Amino acid sequence: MSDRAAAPAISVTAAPVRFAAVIPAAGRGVRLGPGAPKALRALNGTPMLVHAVRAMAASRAVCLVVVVAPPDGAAEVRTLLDAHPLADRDSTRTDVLVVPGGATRQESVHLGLKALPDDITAVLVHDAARPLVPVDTVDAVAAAVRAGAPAVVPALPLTDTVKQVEPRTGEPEPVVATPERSLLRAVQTPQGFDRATLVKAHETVALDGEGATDDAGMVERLGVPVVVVPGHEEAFKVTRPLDLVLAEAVLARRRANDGF
Ligand SMILES: Nc1ccn([C@@H]2O[C@H](COP(=O)(O)OP(=O)(O)OP(=O)(O)O)[C@@H](O)[C@H]2O)c(=O)n1
Ligand SMILES: C[C@](O)(CO)[C@H](O)COP(=O)(O)O
Repeated sequence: MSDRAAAPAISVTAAPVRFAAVIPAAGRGVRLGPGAPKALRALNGTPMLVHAVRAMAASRAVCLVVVVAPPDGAAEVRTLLDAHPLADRDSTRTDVLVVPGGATRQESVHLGLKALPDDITAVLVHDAARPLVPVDTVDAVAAAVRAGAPAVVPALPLTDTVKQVEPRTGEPEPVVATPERSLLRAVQTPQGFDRATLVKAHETVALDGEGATDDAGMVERLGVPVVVVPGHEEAFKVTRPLDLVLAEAVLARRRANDGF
């Protein structure tokens, strides 16, 4: 029997991934038509932004929500959110910060990222304009990031055939190509990222002065791989007036099905 003391057991545990959700909500909603900023418009009596914040806070992965308000509307948004508190089960886990946004979606997300505390290691960027995303979709994106993917997007196959055209105004547009539809996906949010990767992408693109329509597109430009997980038809973006009708119908169906 050895008289040497047993070596102490060394347990190596990876630091837990701490997610924040950044919700860009600073857009005007020009395509929706005249009225309040889109995120503040009501869906079944509750502002779209409140639905979006609740959708993110419903995920057990999320410990902080950063809402990016219209540039001159942060105080109004704070008041609105205080008047619509999270469910008790979510408010114990999740804080909600409000910061002012910028002139473009990209700038607004960048401002949201700058407000993150140091302990946040992963980010979900979610449009306020996608208020009805199911929690299972949020969790699927978070799980893929937690499993090691630096960038994850939820997406659906297309149902329409897509044509590439030479853009023209006021006359028929010549078709240039018909991309293979089975290779295309329509991308939704939340898009999930390792925090350092997303911050680098935003800093790089801001320096380039180049715009991008989604965050994953900026990460792609860094040469970092982006992966797709299944999206959900209820995660559609409220963009035009008909989308409001659809959103209210989805809420009515949820209420009828499970008392949501
Ligand atoms: N300067 C901007 C522009 C957009 N967004 C947000 O980005 C999301 C997706 O944008 P989109 O649906 O295009 O919203 P709007 O820009 O408001 O719409 P539109 O282009 O019709 O004005 C929305 O939640 C919107 O509030 C933002 O935070 N800051
Ligand atoms: C981020 C996005 O919702 C993914 O589909 C989309 O790109 C936003 O685009 P928009 O130009 O703000 O409509």
